[in-house]
Amino acid sequence: MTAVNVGIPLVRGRADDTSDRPDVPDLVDRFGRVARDLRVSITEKCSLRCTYCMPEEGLPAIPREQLLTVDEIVRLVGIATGRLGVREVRFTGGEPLVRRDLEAIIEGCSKVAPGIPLAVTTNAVGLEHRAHALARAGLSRVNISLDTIDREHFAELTRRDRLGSVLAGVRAAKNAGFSRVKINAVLMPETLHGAADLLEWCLDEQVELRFIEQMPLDADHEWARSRMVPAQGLLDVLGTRFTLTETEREDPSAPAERWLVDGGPATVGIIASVTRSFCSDCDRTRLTAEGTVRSCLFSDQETDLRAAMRGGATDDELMDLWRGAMWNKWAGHGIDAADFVPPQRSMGAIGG
Ligand SMILES: Nc1nc2c(ncn2[C@@H]2O[C@H](COP(=O)(O)OP(=O)(O)OP(=O)(O)O)[C@@H](O)[C@H]2O)c(=O)[nH]1
Ligand SMILES: C[S@@+](CC[C@H](N)C(=O)[O-])C[C@H]1O[C@@H](n2cnc3c(N)ncnc32)[C@H](O)[C@@H]1O
Ligand code: SF4
Ligand code: SF4
Repeated sequence: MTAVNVGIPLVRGRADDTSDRPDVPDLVDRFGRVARDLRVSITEKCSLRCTYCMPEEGLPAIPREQLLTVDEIVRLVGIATGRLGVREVRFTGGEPLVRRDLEAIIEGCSKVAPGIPLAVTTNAVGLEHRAHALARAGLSRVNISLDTIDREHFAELTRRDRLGSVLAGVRAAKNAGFSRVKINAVLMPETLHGAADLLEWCLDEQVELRFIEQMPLDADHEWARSRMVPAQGLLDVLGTRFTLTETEREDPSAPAERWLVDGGPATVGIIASVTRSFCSDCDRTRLTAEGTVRSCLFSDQETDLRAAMRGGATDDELMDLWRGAMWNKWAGHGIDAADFVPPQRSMGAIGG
C-alpha cells in the first residue's frame, strides 16, 4: 500500500487510477503538464516561526527514522533527474540549514545529477558560516526569504530576533559565487508599508526581490482572502516611489511576473499565486521530508516512496509510483472554488 491519504477526501482528482496514462518516461499529468522542477523538503524543523507558515511552538517533530537519509535523497534525486526528466532540484523545508548534512546532500546530488542546477530556499539564519561550503559542494543558487529590513518588525513576523544573521547570510551568499541570489517576501497588510524600503535595500545590495501573495498554508489556519494583499495593492504602493514597467515572463512556468524598476536593469517580481494563478503551466513535483511524493502544494494525497525504498523497491518500481502520483495531479489549487478546503499540512510541513 503506497498511497497515503493524509486527511480529507480527494475531491479534485482520481487517486491511484493510472490506467489511462500514456507509456512515456516523463512525469506527465492528465492536463498535459510535464514536471521538470523537483522540490525536496529535507526537514520540518526551523530556526524561525513566521506567522504565515509555522505555529508558535513549531511543527510536531518527525521521528528521525521517518526522515529520508542523505543516501535516500541522493537516490531519488538521481532517479528524478536521470530517468524522469527533472531539470532542476530545489531543497527546502522547514529550514534546510537546520540539517547539518545539507552539504553532504548537495555534494551527493551534484554527483548523481551532473549539470542539473541545485538550489536552496532558505531563511539564511546561519548561512554566513556555510555559504562557501555549500557552493563548494555544488549548490548553484540560493533564494532567501526576507520580509522586512526593520529589526523589530522582523522579530514580530518571525517570532525571533535574527535579522542580523539573515542580513549576514544574504551578504555571504553574494560573496560565495552563486549564480543568482533572490529575495522572497510574503505580502501581508503588516509588510506593505515597508515594501518600498525593502526594495530600496535590495537595489542597493543588487539582489533580486520577489513579493509573494500569501496562500492559505499557515499552520494556524488564519488566512482570509479579505485580508490578503493582492499583487495590485503592492504595485500601487511601490508606484509611489518607483517607476515600474512590466516585462515579459522568462518562461511561462516561472511563477514570478517581473517589472523593471526605474527603467532597469534591476527588476522586482511578484508571485501572484492566488490572484493570477500559474497552475495551468505548473511544472513542479515534490518530495516531502518523509519521502512521499506530493503532486501539488494543495493536494493531501501523497505516495510513499520511502516505504517502497525501504521495502526493497527497484528504481523502475519507484519510477512507476512517482509517475502514477503525478498522473493524478489536480488542475490547480482551487482557492477560488466555493468548496475549497486548505490542505492539512502547512507550508513548512509540505516544503514550500
Ligand atoms: N502556487 C505555488 N506557489 C509556490 C509553489 N512553490 C513555491 N511557491 C511559492 O513561490 C515562492 C517562491 O518559491 P522559491 O522557493 O523561491 O522557488 P521559485 O520561485 O520556483 O524559484 P526560482 O527558480 O528561483 O524562480 C514560495 O515562497 C512560495 O510561496 C508551488 O508549487 N505553487
Ligand atoms: C516554507 S519556506 C521553506 C524554506 C525556508 N525556511 C524559507 O523560509 O525560505 C519556503 C517559502 O515559502 C514561503 N511561504 C511560507 N508560508 C507561505 C504562505 N502562507 N504563503 C506564501 N508563501 C509562503 C516562504 O516565504 C518561503 O519563501
Ligand atoms: S517560512 Fe521558512 S523560515 Fe519561515 S517559518 Fe516557514 S519554514 Fe521557517
Ligand atoms: S498550487 Fe499546485 S498546481 Fe498550482 S502552481 Fe502550485 S503546485 Fe502547481
